Amino acid sequence: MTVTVLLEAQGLSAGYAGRPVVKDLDLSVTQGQVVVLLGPNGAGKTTTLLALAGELPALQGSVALFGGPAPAGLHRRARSGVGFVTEERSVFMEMTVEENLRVGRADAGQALELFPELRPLLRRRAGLLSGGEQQMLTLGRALARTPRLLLIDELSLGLAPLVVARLLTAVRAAADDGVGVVLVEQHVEQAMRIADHVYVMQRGAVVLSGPTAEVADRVAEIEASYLEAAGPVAS
Ligand SMILES: Nc1ncnc2c1ncn2[C@@H]1O[C@H](COP(=O)(O)OP(=O)(O)OP(=O)(O)O)[C@@H](O)[C@H]1O
Repeated sequence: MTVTVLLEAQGLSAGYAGRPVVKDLDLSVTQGQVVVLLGPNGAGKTTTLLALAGELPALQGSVALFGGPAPAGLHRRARSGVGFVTEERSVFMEMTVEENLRVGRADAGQALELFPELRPLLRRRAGLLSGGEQQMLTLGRALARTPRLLLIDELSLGLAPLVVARLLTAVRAAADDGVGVVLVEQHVEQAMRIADHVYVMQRGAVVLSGPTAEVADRVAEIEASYLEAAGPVAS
């Protein structure tokens, strides 16, 4: 079986005002693969996604996309097939669900197929939806644009475990249909459940990576390393 590499970052450094925050990152995503980035606050996960999405330029190294050099800039990468779900809730709160689905190149029917829960809410203003419904709308809209690669930052921040599971199941299903996914996620165990490959970052560098089955036993260790990195808890 041929494996199609969608994204390949090599020796990638990226940061702010010319100062690298993420250093010497090697990361690849193949078709149908869910890659999860784990790590404590400030490890550089969001910065990595911004660099892969084209929002931040590579200070060093390279990003290849769909078999060629990645075009510069967020919009050109988006047009080439990269979807990006950012940390901020990105629905238009004043618009209805239906209007949100019509914005951009989303196929509303496809979004509703993915999340039938949204169908009875089509006329409701997005600002009146629950956090979980808003994220279903965000993810449904992103997937309905049929990206080849989807970058997702903290989709499940502040949501109940059942809702997180619902969202991540949809991410897994999209990958099973061929989308490549890079997912930043704080819910370690839930993320590991849908991940094919895991990267753990600390202080801007990858400290552990491998196929999920091989690193799964080290989840407790990974989580302990978060707590260590966060320092002693003040009493
Ligand atoms: N716009 C910015 N300008 C300067 N430094 C920044 C900027 N955004 C983030 N940083 C710094 O870059 C480092 C990595 O941040 P980043 O947001 O990538 O981490 P993260 O792993 O996504 O953390 P979190 O889980 O808290 O979102 C941090 O030290 C952060 O303070």
